Amino acid sequence: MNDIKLALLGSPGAGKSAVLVRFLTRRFIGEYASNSNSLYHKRLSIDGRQLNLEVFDPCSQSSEVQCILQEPLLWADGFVVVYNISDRASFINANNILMQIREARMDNCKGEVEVPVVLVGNKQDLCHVRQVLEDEGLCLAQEYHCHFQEVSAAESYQDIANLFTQLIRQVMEHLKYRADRRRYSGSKSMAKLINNMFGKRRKSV
Ligand SMILES: Nc1nc2c(ncn2[C@@H]2O[C@H](COP(=O)(O)OP(=O)(O)OP(=O)(O)O)[C@@H](O)[C@H]2O)c(=O)[nH]1
Repeated sequence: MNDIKLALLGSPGAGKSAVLVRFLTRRFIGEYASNSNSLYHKRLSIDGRQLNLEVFDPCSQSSEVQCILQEPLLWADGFVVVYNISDRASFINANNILMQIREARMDNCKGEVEVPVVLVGNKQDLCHVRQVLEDEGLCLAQEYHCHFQEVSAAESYQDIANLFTQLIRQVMEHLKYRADRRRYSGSKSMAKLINNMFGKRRKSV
């Protein structure tokens, strides 16, 4: 069984908990206690594979969020970055978070493919007071090579289910790629070691 860890990041009130709870329960719950971090567990099956999903939904005020942002790749296999389309400041913050994820990845995993991220423009039902165009979300996602989707946690389940499923598929591919890479560099160093030990000796016989 695969273990997949995701983290939701975004400004306070962007709708992180709403998006996650919609995915996990299919329901929209208007208000959440938002003074503590939450770690959700769910077993699910995607493409016939059983998965243990863990999703960290940080309380935006908590200092733990800073820890996760400092070492994101040590904690999560993938990220959901949420902003509110009717709040430009949350979009600017999403940009900063994407930048921090990218920088942390460069420090920790040189040469690896980018960690899977999905950028989510939430509260699409508030498009009459929209402050961020859909195209701006799309451009930002292109800049950071991540998927992008506008959703309304208040109104729709399906878009949110699709984006999580797509992200989890990407994470599974990414984990497989990392494992293959580790195996490959392990066997390369073993070949080098054998060559160093026996290759030279054979030459001198
Ligand atoms: N209209 C509308 N309101 C939403 C939507 N999603 C969330 N909300 C509301 O936005 C507010 C904040 O939602 P939360 O899910 O608590 O936001 P959060 O990002 O988890 O906030 P923190 O816990 O403070 O980090 C709540 O009042 C929700 O009911 C949406 O799609 N549409």
